Amino acid sequence: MTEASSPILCVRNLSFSFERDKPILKDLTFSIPKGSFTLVTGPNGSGKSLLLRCLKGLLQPNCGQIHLLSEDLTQKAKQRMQAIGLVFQDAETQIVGQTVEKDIRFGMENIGLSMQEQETRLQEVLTLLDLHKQKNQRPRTLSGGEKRRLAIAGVLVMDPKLLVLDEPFANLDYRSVVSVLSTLLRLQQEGHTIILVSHEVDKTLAHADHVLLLDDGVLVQSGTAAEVYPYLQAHGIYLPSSAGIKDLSWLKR
Ligand SMILES: Nc1ncnc2c1ncn2[C@@H]1O[C@H](COP(=O)(O)OP(=O)(O)OP(=O)(O)O)[C@@H](O)[C@H]1O
Repeated sequence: MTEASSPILCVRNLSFSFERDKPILKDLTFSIPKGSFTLVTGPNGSGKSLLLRCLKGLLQPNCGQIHLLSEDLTQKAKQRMQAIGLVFQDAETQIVGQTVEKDIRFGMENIGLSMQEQETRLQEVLTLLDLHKQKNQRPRTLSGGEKRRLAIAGVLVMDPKLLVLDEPFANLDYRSVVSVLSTLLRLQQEGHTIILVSHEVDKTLAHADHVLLLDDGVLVQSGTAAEVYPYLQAHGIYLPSSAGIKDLSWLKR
C-alpha cells in the first residue's frame, strides 16, 4: 500500500453544522487510497463520528463533494448508504438476530438475496471473521470481541466498497483487541479498504498506511503514519514515551 494508490473515496471542501454559523466539520478535503488501512484520529469531540455519518449518508453535509470510485455521490445518500459499511461505536446495537447465523443473514434477507447467494456469503464471512464455532450461539452470550466481530460480519456480508469502523476497540480487553485488529488486517489483505476511527493510536498506528488527524472539526494533518506522527501529541493524542511508529501496535506486545 502506497500513498500513490488510486483513491477509492475523495472528499472535497466538506462542511457540516447542526446550527447555522456554527460549523462542526470545517472544509475537509482528503482522499482515501483504495486497499488502504486508513486511521482517522483526533481528540474527543474533534468530529470523527460526525464525519463518518456524513460519509455514510446518515447526515447530509452543508457543502462539499463526496466521490466514491470517481462517481459523484454527494446528493445520493442512499447509494452512499449501500456502498459504505459502517460498524458503529456501540456495535452491539447493530446485532438483531437470535443466533449468529440469523444475525448475519438479516441484511441479506432484507435485500432479497437468493438462498444460494446468502449461503455463499455466509460461509465466506464466518471464515473471514472466525465465527464458524459460534454460528448457532445466541449473540448475547458472545464475548466482547466476538460481538464486535459479529457486527463486522453483518456489515461485510452486504459487500460494501468501503468498511468503516468507529472506535472498534472501545471496552475490549487485550485479547479481544488483538482478535479484532488481526481480523481487520486480514480483511485488508483480502482486498478490502478499511477506515478505522480511533484515538487509541498506540494500538494501531504501526499498521496504518494512511492517517487523517482531526482537531476541532479541522483536518490538521493527513499522510503516511510517519508524516502525521510528529503532530499527534500536540493535538491531544496519547503516545507512550519513547515509542517509535513500529511499536504502536498491540499485535506485537
Ligand atoms: N446531535 C448533535 N447536536 C449538536 N452537536 C453535536 C451532536 N452530535 C455531536 N455534536 C458535537 O459535534 C462535535 C463532534 O462530535 P463527534 O461525536 O463527531 O466527535 P468525535 O471526534 O467522534 O468524539 P469521540 O472521540 O468522543 O467519539 C462535538 O463537539 C459534539 O458535541
